[in-house]
Amino acid sequence: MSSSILEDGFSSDRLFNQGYSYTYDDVIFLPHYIDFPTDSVHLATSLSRRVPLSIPCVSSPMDTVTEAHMAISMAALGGIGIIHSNTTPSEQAHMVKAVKSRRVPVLSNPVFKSPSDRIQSDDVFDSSNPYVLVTENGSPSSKLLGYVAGTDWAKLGEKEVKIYDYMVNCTDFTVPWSYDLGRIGEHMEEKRRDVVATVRDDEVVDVVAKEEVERIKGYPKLGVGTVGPDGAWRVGAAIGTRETDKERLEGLVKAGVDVVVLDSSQGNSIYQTEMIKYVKKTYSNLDVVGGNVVTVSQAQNLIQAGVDGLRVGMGSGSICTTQEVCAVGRGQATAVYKVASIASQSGVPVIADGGISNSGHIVKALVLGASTVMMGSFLAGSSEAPGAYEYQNGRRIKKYRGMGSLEAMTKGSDQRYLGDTAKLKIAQGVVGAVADKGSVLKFIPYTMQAVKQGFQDLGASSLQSGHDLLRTSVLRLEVRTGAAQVEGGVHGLVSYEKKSF
Ligand SMILES: NC(=O)C1=CN([C@@H]2O[C@H](COP(=O)(O)OP(=O)(O)OC[C@H]3O[C@@H](n4cnc5c(N)ncnc54)[C@H](O)[C@@H]3O)[C@@H](O)[C@H]2O)C=CC1
Ligand SMILES: O=c1[nH]c(=O)c2[nH+]cn([C@@H]3O[C@H](COP(=O)(O)O)[C@@H](O)[C@H]3O)c2[nH]1
Ligand SMILES: [K+]
Repeated sequence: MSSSILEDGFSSDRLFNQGYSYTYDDVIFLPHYIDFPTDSVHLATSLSRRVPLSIPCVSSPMDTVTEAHMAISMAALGGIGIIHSNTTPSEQAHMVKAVKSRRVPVLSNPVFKSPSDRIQSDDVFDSSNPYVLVTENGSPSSKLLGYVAGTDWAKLGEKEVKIYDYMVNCTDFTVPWSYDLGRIGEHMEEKRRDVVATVRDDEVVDVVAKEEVERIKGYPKLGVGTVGPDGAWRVGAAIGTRETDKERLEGLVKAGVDVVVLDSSQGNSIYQTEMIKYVKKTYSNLDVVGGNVVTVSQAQNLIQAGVDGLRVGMGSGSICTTQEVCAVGRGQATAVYKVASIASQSGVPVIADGGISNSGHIVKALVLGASTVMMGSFLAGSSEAPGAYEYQNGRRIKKYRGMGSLEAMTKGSDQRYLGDTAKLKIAQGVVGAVADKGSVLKFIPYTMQAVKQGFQDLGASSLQSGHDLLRTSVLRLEVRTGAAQVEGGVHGLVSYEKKSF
């Protein structure tokens, strides 16, 4: 038999050098040999040179994806969140501090009143804030005297009376901020309380209700999470490459940020290489991620400038219109493969940014050389993403928008577009909505389990072993025709229900 008959699939090198721009859906891996159970697959990785993670998940620096609650939850899961910069420097630094000052994946915005105040409308209570805390003078730092439950307030006949007359008087409902959920639950049991206030340096951090503790306990068990040398959750933040971003950066560093991401669609610019050098010179212990890039030569320039990580993707995001508007970009599978091939030679981890809509895309990104995936739309429908749920044609949805959409630009990032030279605004993104997906604390662990099954089918027990299989050409790939892609999905049924877990 001739050797070409026995040859199965292509090596990555051959597949990605044919002059086509392939995306995740275009390519498929051929299965290899399994000699270990799924649970033996380890997904520990790094975001950047000095930021280790236990799962390869990163939330996008977008104002409908990552603020403090998302970043806390991603860190609790073993990933990391990158706080967006479409806000004032002080508000962004405040969000970094909020992540650093929590231990459990909850974030409330407690309302404080004094005993002589009155609550006349139910505006102060909402689903994320069902309790009002009562302190001696109504400020967060004065002595805690008790609380008012929204449900109790609703039952009051006379709303004009002072809080003093109906509050729950108690001081045994505080716990140190460092308690984990297990200990918080035990405290509630012991004191027979439905609510506790977590306290740090005599100030209330959060109000935690029993239902919330029960809800989170019902999700897959959390590991140790992404904790930095300061003993707090690790968190990243996005900045731009303008002079004013140096001031923004200073505030973020003071707030304790662990890594900064230079947020640009085309990172190979003089603005970015100068910013990389500035960050490395001014804050030698801070990791800096450069990007976005999609080619070997773009990556080489940023590696030479000193980046600790590279963010890959141009126009591949679900809300992106860059390829349509500017005619530049690259299919995401090709981009990740090419950039990771060069970055691995310098030990620079790669973030595959954009275009992730299922666990298979994550397997593809990681096996093609990425160390992590950055996700926007995949996370935007979660309860941890900013914004409230709305209803659209009877479906529960959350708003999700591109940072280059007109709407996002006029909120804050217009400085970069309307800055010194460009007078006309051109959108490179859209405003849309995504379906409610529940909590990331639930669907990310299930997604990681699916990713592990993909790795097992390939005979890869870790990210490193996946990369080794790729680079030694043991991993075989093929391009899927249009019909093969249809066949690979659900087809030919009159109806079906898709439930993944
Ligand atoms: N990954 C992707 O495919 C894309 C992402 N986006 C997102 O949209 C947002 C905006 O991205 P960009 O427009 O690429 O932001 P950007 O800040 O890199 O660029 C905006 C404009 O400002 C210019 N500029 C930057 N620094 C400068 C300086 N120091 N002096 C003078 N001019 C300077 C740039 O050359 C560009 O014309 C980001 O959040 C980005 O992630 C937008 C488009 C595509
Ligand atoms: O062309 C673009 N116009 C935009 O307005 C925009 N906003 C975000 N991004 C990028 O998309 C990534 C998220 O993509 P996904 O929703 O597919 O995860 C993000 O992580 C970004 O890289 C944009 N790209
Ligand atoms: K796109």
